[in-house]
Amino acid sequence: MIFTETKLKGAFIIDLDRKTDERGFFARAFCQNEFRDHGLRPVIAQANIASNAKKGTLRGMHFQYPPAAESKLVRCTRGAIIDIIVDLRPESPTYLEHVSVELNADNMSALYVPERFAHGYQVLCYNTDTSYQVGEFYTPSAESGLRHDDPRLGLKWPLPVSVISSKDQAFRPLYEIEDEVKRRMSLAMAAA
Ligand SMILES: Cc1cn([C@H]2C[C@H](O)[C@@H](COP(=O)(O)OP(=O)(O)O[C@H]3O[C@@H](C)C(=O)[C@@H](O)[C@H]3O)O2)c(=O)[nH]c1=O
Repeated sequence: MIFTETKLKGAFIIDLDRKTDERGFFARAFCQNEFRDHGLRPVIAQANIASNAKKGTLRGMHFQYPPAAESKLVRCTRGAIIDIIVDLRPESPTYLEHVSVELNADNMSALYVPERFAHGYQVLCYNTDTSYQVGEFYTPSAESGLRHDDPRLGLKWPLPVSVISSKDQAFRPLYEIEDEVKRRMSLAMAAA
């Protein structure tokens, strides 16, 4: 696996190290040892699949608060997405900065999202599937989100939004929830 750290410390693009032969290729998609070697938590509590029928569909920007904060290893297995992550670690020099990456079924790249990040994506083609492993169990009481169109975040989505859930549309702007985000995402809360 080929690990490339993004400008957000601990967030990595992970590419396949393809061993090709006349049949095609073989590549590791996850390895506990390689994750540990790069300082990543090699824990998988859930493996999830999401299927999206329409181009322009947007899911995000989601996170769970500690102690249920999740790491995510996100891949696009059919079609293509723009995947965006936002650093919500209050002590981080890149707090509220984001990274945007195209993941598609041809590049088979994955994005490793550390804990205490918000995550979302927009679908670039019809019939696009994502597959992602999560380091913590789904905990509805700990889940929250940021608005995909929050002016404070300045996220650039490539397409008009065609489909978005009512839950995602109802997220409040950061200026209303930032005190809570900073308190509940603090290192002290993450370590507790
Ligand atoms: C995330 C999740 C949802 N669900 C249920 C709740 C609901 O009935 C249905 C759909 O849930 P959602 O609308 O939250 O699904 P979705 O909007 O696809 O949520 C996902 O979005 C991306 C961007 C992420 O980062 C993921 O971690 C996850 O939050 O599935 C589970 O049972 N387990 C899970 O782990």
